[in-house]
Amino acid sequence: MPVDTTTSPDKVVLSIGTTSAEIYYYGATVTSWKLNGDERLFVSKSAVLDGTKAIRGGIPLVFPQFGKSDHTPKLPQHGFARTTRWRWLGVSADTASEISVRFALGNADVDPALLEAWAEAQPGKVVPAFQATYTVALGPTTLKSHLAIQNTGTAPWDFTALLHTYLAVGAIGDVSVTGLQGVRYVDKVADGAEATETRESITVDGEVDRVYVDVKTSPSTRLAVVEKTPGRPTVSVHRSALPDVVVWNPWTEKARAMGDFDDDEYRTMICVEAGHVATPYTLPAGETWTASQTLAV
Ligand SMILES: O=P(O)(O)OC[C@H]1O[C@H](O)[C@H](O)[C@@H](O)[C@@H]1O
Repeated sequence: MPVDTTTSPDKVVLSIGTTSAEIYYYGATVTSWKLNGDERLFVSKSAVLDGTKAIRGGIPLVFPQFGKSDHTPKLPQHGFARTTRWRWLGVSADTASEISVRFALGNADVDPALLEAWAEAQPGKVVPAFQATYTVALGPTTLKSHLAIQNTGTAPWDFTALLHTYLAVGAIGDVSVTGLQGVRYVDKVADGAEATETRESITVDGEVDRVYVDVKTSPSTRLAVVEKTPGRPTVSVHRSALPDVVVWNPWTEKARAMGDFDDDEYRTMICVEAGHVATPYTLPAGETWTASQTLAV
């Protein structure tokens, strides 16, 4: 299969046969995954792509903090990884069935004020020393995101991380998410109330913002976005070391409130976000945490 990588000042484009992906250096955000010309990721028509704001769509990388925290009031929502330009490390594998590329982010790449803000939540308020490597691998029907975060310092530190995947859908009313039945969740729309998911297939008919905690799946309960619309294949989400899953659709009111999201776009997207967010991960000095997600059609 013909394999290709093209770089430009803003992004890298990968292709393998009729499948392609595009990744911005800003945030190392994957902004496109096309199979036979069909776009599977959602990016808002109003997304800001000039590196002044997190990209509204694709797969923004959330690190070192999911959401907002009272401990780190100066650290922006979802941390700094999605709003910092990553270093391009080049192509790491290039075979007939897979092409992968790598990006890096370390302390020297990040605004010192943001590192100081992160330090507020750490023991002794010490700035964590870290090195992150992000690998994106494209196969004929798969897109893999692999994140490795190393503690390069001498003391342990905490973080949360998440792959904020926006999937494109034909019509939200025809969509269901499977693989979450029986899982406890925190309902952010209901002031953080906790409940257990009873449905085998989750449908969306209003604002949804739930953190499903410690989601265990098996081949018979796979995490997937299933569409009734003819011709739209199921997208499965396979995870490693990302126990929690956030399901988000802003619906009408929140859509109107976002400047970089069109009023009616809630109809054509759903976020299914794999992360380690329900509890922080403590990374001992010198150690590396690795996690990955594979989207498969
Ligand atoms: O607007 P953003 O900072 O990109 O966040 C978008 C959304 O991300 C996650 O899905 C959160 O659970 C939501 O509460 C949040 O609204």
